This record gives sequence, structure tokens and C-alpha cells, in this order.
Amino acid sequence: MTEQLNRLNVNREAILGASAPERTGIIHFGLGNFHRAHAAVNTALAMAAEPGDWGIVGIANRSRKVTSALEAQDGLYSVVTLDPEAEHVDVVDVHRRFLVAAEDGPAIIEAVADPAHKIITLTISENGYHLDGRTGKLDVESPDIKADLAEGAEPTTPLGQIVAGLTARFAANAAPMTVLSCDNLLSAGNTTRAAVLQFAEAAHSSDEFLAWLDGHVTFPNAMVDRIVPAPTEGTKAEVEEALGLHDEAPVPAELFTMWVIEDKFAAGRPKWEAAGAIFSDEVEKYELVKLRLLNGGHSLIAYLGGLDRQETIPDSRAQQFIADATRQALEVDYLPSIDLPANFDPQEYIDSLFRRWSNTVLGDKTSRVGSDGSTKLLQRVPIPALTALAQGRMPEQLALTVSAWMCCCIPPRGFEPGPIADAMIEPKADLLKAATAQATSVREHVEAILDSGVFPDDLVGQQAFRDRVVEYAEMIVADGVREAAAVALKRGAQA
Ligand SMILES: NC(=O)c1ccc[n+]([C@@H]2O[C@H](COP(=O)([O-])OP(=O)(O)OC[C@H]3O[C@@H](n4cnc5c(N)ncnc54)[C@H](O)[C@@H]3O)[C@@H](O)[C@H]2O)c1
Ligand SMILES: O=P(O)(O)OC[C@@H](O)[C@@H](O)[C@H](O)[C@H](O)CO
Repeated sequence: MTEQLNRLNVNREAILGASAPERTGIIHFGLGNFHRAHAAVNTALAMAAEPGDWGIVGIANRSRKVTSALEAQDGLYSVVTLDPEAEHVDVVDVHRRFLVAAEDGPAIIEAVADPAHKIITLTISENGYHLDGRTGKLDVESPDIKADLAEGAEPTTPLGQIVAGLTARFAANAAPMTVLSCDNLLSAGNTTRAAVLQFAEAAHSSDEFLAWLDGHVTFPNAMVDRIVPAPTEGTKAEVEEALGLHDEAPVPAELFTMWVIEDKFAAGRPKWEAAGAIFSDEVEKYELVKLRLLNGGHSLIAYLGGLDRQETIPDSRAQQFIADATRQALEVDYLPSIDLPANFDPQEYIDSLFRRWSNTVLGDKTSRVGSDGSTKLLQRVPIPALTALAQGRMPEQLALTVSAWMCCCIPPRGFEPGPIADAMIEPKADLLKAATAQATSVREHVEAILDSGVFPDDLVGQQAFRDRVVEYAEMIVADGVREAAAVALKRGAQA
């Protein structure tokens, strides 16, 4: 891509991160689409404003598909901004080295130990943290974590490699470091810190190392936001048309972008504020607003849309019954559970979400948003549901969200949710299929899922909520998703 850019005489100053140095200061785990359109873009822009040694080492999890494509393009790739009123293509130049977690363990550990590296960023999906649905703590029984903890094992999970790398760093130079989660997690920094500490304790780390970790490695909370769908052949065609060159690893993204970060960096950071990032003491409030209103609403749109055979989020959101259910979910079930940031206008935010979800040019897929449901809903549903129940109110739309997820991703026997739901990936599918194998009715099926450990016991123990989830699943199976949503809407309006 570099040669092609030179041949085309594209102005290199126009490349985001044109002033990025050869030296790397950031290690990124999870070289997926979101990182490439969010933190990487922010880092490139930050360095254009204030040069610094903040090149990125990008780590993919298992596949060499993205790393090979990027290596062949000298780390360059395009971000295609898709907005009804503003479409443009930027080339990003900030990655300097690529590794694959499943194959390059020793090099990754060496990179984490290297004091030149000051920040680890993560977009490994909610699933990559291996949290136990019941307790919210690291699930040391999950097969990947168990394998990493085995005597003499070479770790392959991000948590295992981070702990091994930090252990080597402590021994070699004890230079401070920051671990910054950019995933859609509740209190992302605190949650990551707890998982890293729990892994280190389970790995029998020394007290000296644990004390150093506690005092010298920081885990800022952060709220991340930009809708980034998976690229398609159409994304490559957009680049061909705009730049006249072939990019094997472009990323599509909406125009909107937001990053609110707690300014708690142990060893410095890029000037991300120059790229528009906000440093704030109210990060956890922003996280809740985003996780519950945007992501919680998104999940409901995806599961109702999946059952209604709508291929994209804008097509789903355009169905009146889905728009009505989603607005009620946000206003009645989610909003009362959030302590809002100062000067924050929730109605304006909700209206902006409906505009973003209507982006037909972006065409985000229903199946992308509906994938990984068990790990995503855990971050979004339980606390608001428990808050409503404690106030004596049934969170109708949250119960409907859970029922619709089950019907899409672990459908009761004999129920065909259709091709859109079939395309949703459920990481706990095997466990949940085994849990429901003996079920002879929709009630037994739903209860087996609720009792399988995907949600906390305090929610699962609420009989009225259990009954509602069963009831909506029975309605979806017997009468269809539109009928179930109509009943939930009517009940929610009476609350
Ligand atoms: N795409 C978005 O719109 C968006 C917006 C905000 C936040 N996010 C966050 O970013 C995450 C990734 O989204 P994406 O669009 O990049 O998805 P993606 O599918 O393109 O990438 C997911 C990345 O996570 C890695 N991963 C998945 N499971 C893992 C595991 N068990 N262990 C280690 N690594 C694992 C994958 O290898 C890949 O690098 C989301 O789950 C979310 O937390 C995404
Ligand atoms: O990325 P996930 O898997 O946590 O959730 C799916 C979508 O809700 C999410 O990707 C949004 O597009 C994103 O969070 C917007 O910032």
C-alpha cells in the first residue's frame, strides 16, 4: 500500500499519523475492527498534534489474516467513514509491529517487559475477560484460563500474557505501566484490574510482585464509543473508488466518535485530548450511560430485529414495534438506574442514538450486534433489572431482551428463529445446549438457561423476573415476536 500511495503521489501529510515514529510505546491486544477505527485513529491524530514514541504493537488473537494483510501494507490501512452527509476515507499509519497471541507468546511477554512500552490497550471483547456470570470474578474454571494456569504452561490468553509479561517486567526493570481496557465493560478499568489480580493470585505470583502490581500498574476506567461494523467487499470498493488503490484490511465506521478516559497513566500517554478524547473524573457515569442506553438498546434492537428477519440495525430500528420497545427500554428500564454525568441531557442523547441507529449507509448488521449475547447482556441487564425490581417495578423490556436473546441464540426445541438469528455467534452455545438438552417445554428451557450460571444469582433468584422471561419466550414461540413486544409495551406503559 505504501508503494501504491507513493505511485499515486498521495500527499503523505494527509495520512493520519504521518509523524508517527518507528518506536513503539503501546501494545494492543485484540487487533479487531474497533481498535483500528478508534484508539488507533485517536493515537495517530494525537501524534500529529504532539509527536511522541507511541507507535503501536498490534496483537491478533489466533488468526494471521489481519496481521498478514497489514504487514504487506507496511501497517497502513484505511478507515472508511460512512455517514449520510459525510463520507470520507482516511489512511492510518500508527502500527509498527504485528504479533499473534496463539503463536508469538515469548515475543509478547518480552514486549510487555520492555520499559519502552508504557501502555497496554485492550479490545478483546467481553468474552476475552473470562468473567464468571454468577460472581463477576475471573472464571478460573474456563478452559482457556485453566490451560494458562496449568504448571509450566505458555499462556495464550490476554490476561495470562499480561500477567506473565508484567512478571518479567517487574523482575527486569519494574518500570510502571498502564493497562487501558477499551471494551464495553462495566467499570472497565476496575474490572480489568480485578481480573488481572485474580489471575496473578491464581498463578501463585509472589507477594512482592502483587504489591508492585498494586502500586505501579494503573487501570484507568474508560468509555469508548464509535459504531464499527465488520468490513465487507463493499468497504474495499469504497477505498478503491476514493483512493484508487487496493486495501486488504480497511475498516468502516460511523462519523460519531467518543472516548472518555480517567487520567490515571503511570508512565505517560499520547496527547489523546488533541484528537477529541475527554479526560474526566466522571468516567464511570459516562460508561453507564453508554453501556445501558446505547449497548442495552442495541441488544434489544438486535434480538427483536433478528426474530423479525431484519438484516441490519437500521432496518430493525425502522420497524415501529422495535423503535417503541427500544424507547421504552431506555426511558423506563435503563435511565432510572443511571446516575447521570453533570450537565448531561438524556433526551438529547437518546435522540442521537436513534439517529445513529438509523444510519443506512453504515448498514451495521443485526447479527454482529446480537453476537456474544451471554457475555454482553451480563454487562447490560442485571443491575438495571435488579434496580427496577427493588423499586417494585417489573422491567418489561429487560425481560423481553433476555427472552428474545434466548429465542435467537439458544432457541427452544422446534422453534426456528430464522437466518439472521442463526448468524449470531453465542460463545456459550455448547454449555447452554447441554444445559437445555432435557427440557420438554419452553419454561424448562428458559429456566435451564437462567440456572446455567450466565447471570448473577441475585437476578436469577427473582421469581417474578424469571416468570416474565419465561412468559415472553412462550409468546415469541407461540405468537411471534411482534405479539410479545406488543404485550411488553402495553405493560411497560402502565408501570
Ligand atoms: N465494533 C464496535 O462498534 C465497538 C464499539 C465500542 C467498543 N467495542 C468493543 O470492542 C470489542 C471488539 O469489537 P470489534 O468490532 O473490534 O470486534 P472484532 O470481532 O473485529 O474483534 C474482536 C477482537 O477481540 C479478540 N477476541 C475475541 N475473543 C477473544 C478472546 N476470548 N480472547 C482474546 N481475544 C479475543 C479477537 O481476536 C479480535 O481481535 C467489542 O466486543 C467491544 O467490547 C466495539
Ligand atoms: O461491541 P459489543 O460486542 O460490546 O456490542 C455490540 C454493539 O452494541 C457495539 O459494538 C456498539 O456498536 C458500540 O459499542 C458503539 O460504540
